[in-house]
Amino acid sequence: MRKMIIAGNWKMNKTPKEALALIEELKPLVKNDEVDVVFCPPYVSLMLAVEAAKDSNIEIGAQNMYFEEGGAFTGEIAPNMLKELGVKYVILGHSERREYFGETNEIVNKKVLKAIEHDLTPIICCGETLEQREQGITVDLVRTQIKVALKDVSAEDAKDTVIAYEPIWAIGTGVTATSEQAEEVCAAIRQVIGEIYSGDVADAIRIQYGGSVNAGNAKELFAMENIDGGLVGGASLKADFGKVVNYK
Ligand SMILES: O=C[C@H](O)COP(=O)(O)O
Repeated sequence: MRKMIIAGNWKMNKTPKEALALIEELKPLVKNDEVDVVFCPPYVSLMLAVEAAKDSNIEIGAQNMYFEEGGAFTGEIAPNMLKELGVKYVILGHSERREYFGETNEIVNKKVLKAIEHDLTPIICCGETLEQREQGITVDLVRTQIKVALKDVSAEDAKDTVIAYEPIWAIGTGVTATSEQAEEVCAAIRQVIGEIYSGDVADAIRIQYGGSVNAGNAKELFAMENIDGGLVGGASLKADFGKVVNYK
């Protein structure tokens, strides 16, 4: 039985003071032993967030990291920096990173390997544009994104990674994929994991859905067989996130 995992991606929102206030507000609302709860604030709030979440069920994740150990990479953050802070998860290959910062599948793969090396759990994002969906290439595209992202990742390590399926047309638009659309692609992702590794790995890996998840649609989406939680943007910035985590 896979444990549900629901993560809030705060994106470029909240100053450190605001982040602290939001964590304090949400702490009592996101209690749920059946769910791994992850908050991913901006880098500058990570240290405060780890401290503030200490006496709670909340784990902290970063929204990105670089694939080098250190050196002349102005503006980047290395995995050991995150690790030392007590960060447990890192979102990699989010569609906004791919679109605005030129991240390719190959770059995502390098980051995934580096995160695993440093014992950070990657949340690997994949998903199609509306145009790609209309062209009927969603499953092919997502299969490629996953195959490349997991290249050279061992079966043991793959079991602990998290995949987030996020159709780009559903991100921040208020248009959610139907539970059937989301389930179809999440099932295809589980199938490709099975082809790369084995049924065991496919059964173990957790696959989230992301894209306009909110308190009103979480229950239906999370009830689907191959959806093991969500990667939540807008709704993770308000009290509603408590309802998403306690979706039942
Ligand atoms: O990482 C989160 C996703 O991009 C979803 O964002 P959203 O819930 O605001 O649509």
